[in-house]
Amino acid sequence: MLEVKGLTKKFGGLTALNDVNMSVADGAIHGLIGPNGSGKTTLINVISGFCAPTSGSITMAGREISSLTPYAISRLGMVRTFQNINIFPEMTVLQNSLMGNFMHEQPNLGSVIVGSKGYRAQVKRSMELAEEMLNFVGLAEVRNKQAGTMPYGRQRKLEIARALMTRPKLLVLDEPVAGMNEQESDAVADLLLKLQAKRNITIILIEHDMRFVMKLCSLITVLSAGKVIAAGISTEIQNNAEVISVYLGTGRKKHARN
Ligand SMILES: Nc1ncnc2c1ncn2[C@@H]1O[C@H](COP(=O)(O)OP(=O)(O)OP(=O)(O)O)[C@@H](O)[C@H]1O
Repeated sequence: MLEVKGLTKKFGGLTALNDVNMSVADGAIHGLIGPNGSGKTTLINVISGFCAPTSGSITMAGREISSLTPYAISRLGMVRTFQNINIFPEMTVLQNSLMGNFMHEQPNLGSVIVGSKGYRAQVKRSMELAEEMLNFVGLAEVRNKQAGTMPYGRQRKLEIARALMTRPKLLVLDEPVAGMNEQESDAVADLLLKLQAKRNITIILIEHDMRFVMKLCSLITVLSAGKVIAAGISTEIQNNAEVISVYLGTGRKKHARN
């Protein structure tokens, strides 16, 4: 699904990503872990087009995407969420999920003003899709609730429902269970497993909660100071001496400077 090769990102004198390689298989849940400041968010910012790489290549389903805008990348089927929950708190659950579709399809202004047949058909399709996605994530019964009044776990599920409105092939999640209790995080984990099984969506996730990562991810890439220090299945990662050393803080290196 996604191949990252020789990816480097410099911010002035700081090398945030240093010759990173990562291969994400079709249908996988791929974990991206590493200590604070190791480059995880920068990597997904570059992958999703929010930040241009200094050098290297990124291909999605065989197509080079490293110079595309986030919008163009989302049209190809990649959608991402951010560390902070990013919903419209005053709007209802249903209105929030519809936003996913309107942002993606961008209806023609003229047809909206005159309420053309094509536009009405598009609205009907969007409503049906929103109902389907809210059902899928388990929020259909609270469709008319004000989104900002719901607990964290449900708000995150709503973000995922909104992301699903664009029918993505690849979902990139930045700390999807940050700030959640165990019960909420288990509910999100179950939802991601269901997404993988029933919708065949590939998922890349950054997460500090190791229990969550080990439970979900078939493969894990570990970053430290902008470099990949390990990649493998959960048992390999848990037993990798360099990973253990980095997490215990003894092997922490300074970022390379050019
Ligand atoms: N826009 C930017 N300008 C300058 N430096 C940046 C920028 N974005 C990130 N960095 C630096 O790049 C390095 C990697 O940061 P990044 O946020 O990618 O790490 P992270 O692994 O996601 O950390 P965390 O787990 O704390 O979110 C850090 O030293 C950070 O200060």
